Amino acid sequence: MANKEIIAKAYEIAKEQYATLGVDTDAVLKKINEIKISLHCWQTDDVSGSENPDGPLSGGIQATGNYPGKARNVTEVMADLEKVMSMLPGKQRVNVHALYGDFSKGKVDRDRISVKQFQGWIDWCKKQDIGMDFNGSFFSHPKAGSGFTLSSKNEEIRKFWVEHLKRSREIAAEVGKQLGSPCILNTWIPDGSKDTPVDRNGMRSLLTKSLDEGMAQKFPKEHMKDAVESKVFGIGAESMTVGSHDYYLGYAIKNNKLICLDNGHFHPTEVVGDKISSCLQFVDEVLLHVTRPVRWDSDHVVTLNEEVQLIASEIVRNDFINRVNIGLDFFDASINRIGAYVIGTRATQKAFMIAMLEPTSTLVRFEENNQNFERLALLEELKTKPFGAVWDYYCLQEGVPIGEDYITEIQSYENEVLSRR
Ligand SMILES: C[C@H](O)[C@H](O)[C@@H](O)C(=O)CO
Ligand SMILES: [Mn+2]
Repeated sequence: MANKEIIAKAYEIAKEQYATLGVDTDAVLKKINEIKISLHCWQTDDVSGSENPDGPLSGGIQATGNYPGKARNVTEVMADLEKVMSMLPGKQRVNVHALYGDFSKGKVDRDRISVKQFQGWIDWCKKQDIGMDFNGSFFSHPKAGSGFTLSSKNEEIRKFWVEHLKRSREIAAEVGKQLGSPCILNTWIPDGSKDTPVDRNGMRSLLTKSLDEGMAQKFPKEHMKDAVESKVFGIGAESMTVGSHDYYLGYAIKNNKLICLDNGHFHPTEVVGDKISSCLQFVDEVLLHVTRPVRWDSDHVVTLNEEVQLIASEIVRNDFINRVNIGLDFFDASINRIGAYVIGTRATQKAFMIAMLEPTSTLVRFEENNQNFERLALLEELKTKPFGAVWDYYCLQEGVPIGEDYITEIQSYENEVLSRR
């Protein structure tokens, strides 16, 4: 167990070291609580959901592994998320997919869902005192079996998914209204083509038609905001994605929507950190899906790597915290799922804290004076400043496990709860 006295002493030394760079660590400890991360409910159960938990996961995404203890119903999903949140400093939000409704009083199809199936989530969020985000689920359904949903040339199928979008937006608006915090409704569809298609334009025109129809109803932005999520390819849709980045960025700008940037959804050398300031020139807000793509959109658990660091640094440097909504999107079924959340969320939080501990104005001054050696040197030196002492002290203040102490806590939860499932 971490020694609290040592943690406090280490913080005082770190505070002095950062002060020599002009960084106020006490102020960082306050500001870091402005970062609210939306916890995606689907890491609890490998995107199985409660609608058809034993059905296959489709839509070109995959959760690999079969680690025991996955959540088997919404009650277990919520219990696991409560456990996760008890090990995270600060306050989070929860991000729910339409697959995760309460269907215990009777199954309704996706074109018939309403707030009734999600009132349990809203009440749970009230109890946790957190906001909630929402997603229509355009996959793992027989009507998505052809690989096309909102861009389908089959009118019956297209209409079905337009209705799902409408209903998802209505649910999101009610969530935001009841919780007093805008609910971000993200729309991602798997539509794409395994082999080279001919009528790309036809598919994209249909997608525009469907989005326009599905999003025709206006809701107050205090209740809900629409985001649209692009993707470069999916499994079985390698040659073309209807909702590409160019497509959705254009749609978002034209229709005043949020663009969702999932850092697993681009060519491997593209970085989302570089896209944020570009997109925010033209859209009011961005939604992030922070993940760790390993060679493809593999949705590995987020770690504190350069990619995530650039995302956090860009947001903090430019004071974009109120314009960037941060969500996570990974699903690793090969390790303890609670541990996956805690590692991934804390890694994201750490990236934001490191960004806040940066003497940005000094670096910008170097840059503007063409002192590029000095800029590089300071960036390198910052990497070994005692960030860990500030992070540990933050965890101490917040009453959550310090450093690796969460390992034993998660092991106990595994022994007492997960292993009995
Ligand atoms: C569950 C999916 O990961 C999610 O809805 C979507 O955001 C995605 O990233 C698909 O690759
Ligand atoms: Mn995503």
